[in-house]
Order: sequence, then structure tokens, then C-alpha cells
Amino acid sequence: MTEHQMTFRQFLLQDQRRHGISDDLIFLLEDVATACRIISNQIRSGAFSDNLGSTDTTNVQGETQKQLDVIANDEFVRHCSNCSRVAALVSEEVDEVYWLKAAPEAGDYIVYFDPLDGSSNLDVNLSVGSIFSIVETTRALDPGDDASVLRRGSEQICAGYAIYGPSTALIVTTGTGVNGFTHQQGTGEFRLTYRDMTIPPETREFAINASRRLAWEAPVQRYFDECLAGTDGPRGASFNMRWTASMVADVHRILTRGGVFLYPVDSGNRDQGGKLRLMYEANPMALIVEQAGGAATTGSQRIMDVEPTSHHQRVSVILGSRDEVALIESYHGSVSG
Ligand SMILES: O=P(O)(O)OC[C@H]1O[C@](O)(COP(=O)(O)O)[C@@H](O)[C@@H]1O
Ligand SMILES: [Mg+2]
Ligand SMILES: [Mg+2]
Repeated sequence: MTEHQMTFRQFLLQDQRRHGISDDLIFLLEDVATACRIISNQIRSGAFSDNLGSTDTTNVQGETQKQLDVIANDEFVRHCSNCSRVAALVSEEVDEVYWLKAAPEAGDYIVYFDPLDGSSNLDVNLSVGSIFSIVETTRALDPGDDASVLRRGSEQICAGYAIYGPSTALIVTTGTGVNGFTHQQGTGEFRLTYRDMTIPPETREFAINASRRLAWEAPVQRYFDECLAGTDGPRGASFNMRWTASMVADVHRILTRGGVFLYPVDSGNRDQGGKLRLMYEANPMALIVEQAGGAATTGSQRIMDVEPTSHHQRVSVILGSRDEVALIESYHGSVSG
């Protein structure tokens, strides 16, 4: 058997030998993989099991929940609760923190997750995903205080996402590079198919929701206009654009062939602080992108250095190919300099 076909478990055991990850983290990651496997099957059989479409409930984000948002949330809660070292869960779909331990200890885990990312794509059969982030606490959490789960992204020990696209894949980092595993029909195994994913520093492809152009701040407008100016413009090159309305799908493309993804703060979402959520969208994707040689910024600050103030806070997100991100950051600097 070549390393190429290694199973997720075999890879984690190798990671343990090489980098010392704990048994508990291996068990937890296998539980996350099980949750994603079940969610993948639920999505793919959606039209027959009547779980497509919306519920009549609204989540803490003020969004009408899709049935699969709720199903995916329940699968994450059910499986992540198996690990006795998980003290708390933070989900995009639920306002409060799930406290799993009455007396948390230092060394316990906090799991933050977006159970179903790109929900607006579900009913139109486009790629969606799940995103997760794991922090190991250095001091005991206080179950009476939800703010005690607030940790900087730089404290993550692990992050990943599952993409439910033409195939289902699980992309994970435990702090020593990024590897991806494709779900194998028949065996149900996740097998190593993307080894040491690396983002090229340069790119000619960007992803942004251009329908928000009028709301953007000057640095983003400048960047966009220069890309569209083509070979005769200041960048001296023509750029391609993509936007899937699923962060997981856009980031997966960037991990596979490079690019830059922007969901900046703009006049339409400034009151909320942006669109995407820091703890279970921006931070995990920032760790994955940085581990693959890319960069992730708010425009003025490294995303993983942002000091969180609430577990559902939103943030400006610019991530991907390192040189492109640096250029966009310099445009923000030149505005604020
Ligand atoms: O609809 P828009 O403005 O293009 O926003 C799309 C963005 O919103 C999201 O769908 C938000 O995530 P959720 O689906 O988990 O709420 C991102 O995946 C995506 O990048
Ligand atoms: Mg999301
Ligand atoms: Mg979601």
C-alpha cells in the first residue's frame, strides 16, 4: 500500500509518531470524520429523505435555518460529545455555548464549528461544507461564563473542513502542514489523496461577491479595479474571478490551485463587523491557509491575532496566496498610513 492510500486513522497514528499528537485528539478527529461522513450521506440523499429546504426557525445569526443546518449541527454535537476531554462546543447554529463538563480541567478541548457552510447552495445542488476548529485549554474553563471559551486563533491546535462536492473530502491540519482525505465509496474510509497541500504565493485568480462593489472600502475597490484593468492596467496581467457563495468551496479551490478570497467589511455589514464569523469560519480557515504557506488578514491585522470579544463575532476576511494578500494589506496600510 502506498502512502497515497493511507486511511485517516493510519495518517493520524503516523502524525502521532512524528509530531506527538495525543490519543484524545485522534479519537476526537475520528468522531468529527464520522459526523462529516453522516452529513455527506444526508446531503446526498436529501431529495429522497425530504431534508432539503428550510425550517421555520431562525438561528442566532438571524438566518432562517435549513433543515440540514440543524441535522448537521446535531451530528457534530452527538459525535464530538463522545470525547471525554471536550469541555465545550461552540456552534454557528446555537446562541449559547454547549457545556459538556460541569468541572472542566486545564488541557480540555473546546470545539468550534460551522456545521453546514454555504447553506444557500444546498437547494441548488452546489458544493457546501463543514468547518471545525479545536483549542486545547491551558487553564480550566468556567461553565458559568460563556466568555471563557474566547481564544485567539493562534491558540488552535487543529482545524479542518469537509467539502461535500463532486466527492466528499476532509482537509485537516494539526499544526504540521495540511493534508486531505477523500471519502471512498464502498469502504466508507477517508483516504489520503491530497498530501502536503501548498498554496502558491502568486495568483491571477480572486474570489469576491462583486455584487457588493458599491459597499466596499477604497482599498478593496482599488484592488478589484486593478485586477479588472487587465494587461494594460497597473497589475500588467489579466485576472480570473470565481465566487461559489460557499467559503469551504472557495478555500478548497485556493488550497488546490492558489488564489485569494475576500469577504471584506463593507458599508452593508460594518455594523455587524463583517459577514463571516471569527471563531468557526475565519480562524480555522486562517490556520489551514497559513499552514499551506498562504496568509490570512482582516486587511489590517493577522486574523489569528484578533482578540475575540464574542463567540459569534464577525470579521473581515482576506486570505490565500501570500503575495496577493500582502498587496491587499498594503493598500489598507496606504489608506490608514
Ligand atoms: O451570499 P454571499 O453574500 O455571497 O455570502 C456567501 C458566504 O456566506 C456563507 O455562506 C456563510 O456561511 P453559512 O452558510 O455557514 O452561513 C459563506 O460560506 C460564503 O462565503
Ligand atoms: Mg459558514
Ligand atoms: Mg453554516
